[in-house]
Amino acid sequence: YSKLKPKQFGETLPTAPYLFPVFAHTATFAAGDEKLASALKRYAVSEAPIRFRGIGFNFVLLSGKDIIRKALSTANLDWNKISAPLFGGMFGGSEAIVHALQHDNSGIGAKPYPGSNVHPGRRLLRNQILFFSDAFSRGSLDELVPRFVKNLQDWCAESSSVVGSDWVEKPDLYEFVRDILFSCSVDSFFGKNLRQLNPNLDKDFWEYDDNISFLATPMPRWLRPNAIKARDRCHDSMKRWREHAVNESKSLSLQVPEDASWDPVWGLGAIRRRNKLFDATGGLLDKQNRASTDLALLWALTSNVIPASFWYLFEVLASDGLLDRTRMEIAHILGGLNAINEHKFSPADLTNSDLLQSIYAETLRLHVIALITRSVKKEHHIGKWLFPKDQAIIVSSHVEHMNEQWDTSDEKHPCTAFSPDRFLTHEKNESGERRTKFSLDGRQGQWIPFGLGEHMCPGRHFAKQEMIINFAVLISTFDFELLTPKNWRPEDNLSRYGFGTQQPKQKTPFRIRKRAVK
Ligand code: HEM
Repeated sequence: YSKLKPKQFGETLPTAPYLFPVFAHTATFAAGDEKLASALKRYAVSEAPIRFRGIGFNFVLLSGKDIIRKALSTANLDWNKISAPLFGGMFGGSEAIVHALQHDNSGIGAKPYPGSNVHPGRRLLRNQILFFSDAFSRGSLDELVPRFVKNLQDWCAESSSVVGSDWVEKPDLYEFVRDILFSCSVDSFFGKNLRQLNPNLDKDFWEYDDNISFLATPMPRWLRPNAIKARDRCHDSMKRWREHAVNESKSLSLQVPEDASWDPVWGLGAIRRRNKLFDATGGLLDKQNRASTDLALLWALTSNVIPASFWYLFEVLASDGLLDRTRMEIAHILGGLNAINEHKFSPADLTNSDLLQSIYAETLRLHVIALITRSVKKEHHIGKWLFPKDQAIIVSSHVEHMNEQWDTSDEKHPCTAFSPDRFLTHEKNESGERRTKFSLDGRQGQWIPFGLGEHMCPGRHFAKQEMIINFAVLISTFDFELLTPKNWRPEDNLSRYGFGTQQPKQKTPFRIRKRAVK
């Protein structure tokens, strides 16, 4: 944090220092990565706003858990329309859909804001909320999670031809986790057709994802023609899948009930029901924009949780004694590690484990770098500062997760280090026994890997289950050993600063073998 204190500020919103008027912070924001990361950290003031401005932008950075909690959990902020062009760049949406997003002034509630003039079928932000509350409803999760577990177990069973009881060396743990999880999560969400119809989708998708921060900028496209080509190939895959699903649905002899949680051709029933929302947009969701929306969904489903699942496994393998601790915890909860291989366990038992949840929270604290953006709905005060209507606001999870408030008093666990017990609290129960408990109490506004408030990540519950189940299944089925120097860790690749979970910058060689059944 900057050494400045909020009381040193007047009531006008202060601006971070810069050298050249007009350009101000333009170069810092254009650079993205390390330069932006260090500028935001350097100038952020605990419990106060600070302004960054430049050519085409004017943001106020909020920092400190109380001010963030108060600001983001009220209904005074809206989704930031400045993000609308991202839909064109990142997902290939047409000008028309970007325009519709920019002009959607109706909010996300059942009733449009008074005075809003949006076509009722084109309330795109509201539609997104409706779709995700269907896709992640209790009934839908009861379909999705067991399918995910089964896909993962099938993958492990089929891997016997490549991973046996002898050690096999592999070049990169990230790629290993990425390939398993892409197939298992995509199949459990979209059904198996998407990957079967597009055998190169995995490869195309990760090439596209490697270019995502370039695609999000307005830089001339000829600078990176391969980025557009990879995005186009992903688009074509989504089109092929959708066309196939539409045709199959028509010819399906057995009618799938309207409220079914699973549909044999569309995957989750919610995905089929989403078509009704598309059909009501008066032609805005044409073939091109349906493919963009499907690609955005695929990206949201995979791009954050997969690197997060890699970091989860890596952090455990790299921490002395932690792998044994987690295996003992899983064996204790399930009555033996074999319960996982024998398919006799309830995912909820694992995701309620205090230790496994603490590792999950700490992994996200260390590796998620999201820029959460909002705009001010109507003029109001946050603390002593008056925020004008339409003022853009940002909150950086990196600034909030990497500051001295996280350092432990014994200095053993600075904010930059992985500490698996950071989210465990110790309390005594009625009979005086010490009990260790996972807790996020008091962390609202401070632990924000999924954002906060009206636009908080709707995939967070599934993401948590996916990370913990993936870890538990892999370490129960295989032995892993890192082939890296002691205390070595890959760096976060900050070229994706602001996009969510960071990918590792270097490869992590490792060896693997099937665990002997005990
Ligand atoms: C570890 C995994 C994940 C992380 C770290 C993550 C992080 C985030 C963050 C920081 C936001 C912005 C929230 C805000 O503005 O307050 C967000 C939004 C969103 N996430 Fe996630 N996410 C993850 C997994 C998922 C999954 C599995 C899905 C499922 C498809 C998903 C779908 C979305 C959607 C649709 C939004 C936009 C919400 C809105 O604007 O209303 N995310 N996520």
